[in-house]
Amino acid sequence: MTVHIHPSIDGGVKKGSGNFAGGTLVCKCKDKPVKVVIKGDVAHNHACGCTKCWKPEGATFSVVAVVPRDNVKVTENGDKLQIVDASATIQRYACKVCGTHMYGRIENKGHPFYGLDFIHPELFQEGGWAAPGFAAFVSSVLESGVKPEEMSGIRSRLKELGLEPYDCLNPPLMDAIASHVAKSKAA
Ligand SMILES: N[C@@H](CCC(=O)N[C@@H](CSCO)C(=O)NCC(=O)O)C(=O)O
Ligand SMILES: [Zn+2]
Ligand SMILES: [Zn+2]
Repeated sequence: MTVHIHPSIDGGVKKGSGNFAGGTLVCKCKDKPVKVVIKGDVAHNHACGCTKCWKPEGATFSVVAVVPRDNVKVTENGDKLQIVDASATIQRYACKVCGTHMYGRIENKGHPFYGLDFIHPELFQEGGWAAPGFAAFVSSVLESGVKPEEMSGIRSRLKELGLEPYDCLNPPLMDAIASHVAKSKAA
């Protein structure tokens, strides 16, 4: 059985150019699309299996990365944006018409990732952004209806694509979270 992860990586993970200077994220609307301009390249790009990150039609995983929040500017049709879930840690701004998530923002200043916005690089109208490097929240795809017996095929395919599967974030990000917690406790 063919395992579909995400349309942008099912044919292989495309390397970044190494010098992506930024670009414009565009939603799926034919009429008056929402446009968000991003300065600079993305970081910590990964496939995410969680239920909260936006996935294009038919995808099991999202592809999501971070950029500094100051590098994110809504430039067109921002009136079409609404927050998907105001109680979530990451407040995701989605187009009311096509449902595409344009960026996710953390407002809690005490959060380890405060200052970083979450975006979906496949929405760039330009190519060359840093490629996904791992897969996070892999077991969470079960919460979206994937059957337990499909998990070994999914993990094998992720490994084949060079995306090491983790059931939370990867070790560098988990270490960053734990270090932040340790510093907050010490303060
Ligand atoms: N099993 C849950 C996990 C959801 C979750 O914790 N997602 C992470 C990663 S999103 C990008 O990597 C997270 O930080 N979520 C905070 C938020 O979404 O607000 C599920 O699948 O729902
Ligand atoms: Zn739209
Ligand atoms: Zn996620």
